[in-house]
Amino acid sequence: MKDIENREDVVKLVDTFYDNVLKDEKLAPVFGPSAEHWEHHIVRVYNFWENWLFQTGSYTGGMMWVHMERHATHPLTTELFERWLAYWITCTDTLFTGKNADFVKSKALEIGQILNAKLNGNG
Ligand code: HEM
Repeated sequence: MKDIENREDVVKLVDTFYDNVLKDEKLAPVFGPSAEHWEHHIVRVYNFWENWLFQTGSYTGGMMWVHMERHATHPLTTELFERWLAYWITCTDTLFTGKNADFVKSKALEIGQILNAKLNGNG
């Protein structure tokens, strides 16, 4: 198994991750309102991870606000964060191994903890 080496690998990871998330009965409804602009959403997520891994400058921020806004109509509970992270870690481990794979897992955990603390006040 190889590491995450380029944007193509990021796309593969993010697509596989959402294949799982959108089949999850608790997570899928949170993404329901995103369906009509899915392409826009997913490209931003590719950019987000590509930027963290390869410093491409392709993501310019605003993710906190996006989650706060959705939280107002579809609460992003601690339980949902745990499920989200479990899929992210499982998908990464299924597809890749190495320094970058480790990085995206630990970065997701770190950001997830910050978001969860901000939204649910228990961090
Ligand atoms: C409970 C866990 C989470 C849920 C349910 C969730 C859900 C969502 C939703 C509904 C959106 C908006 C999609 C749209 O544009 O319509 C979004 C955007 C996004 N999420 Fe999450 N999220 C979670 C955790 C995380 C974590 C831990 C990360 C990163 C480590 C993350 C990264 C992103 C990014 C990069 C975007 C795009 C933001 C933008 O458009 O600028 N999410 N998420």
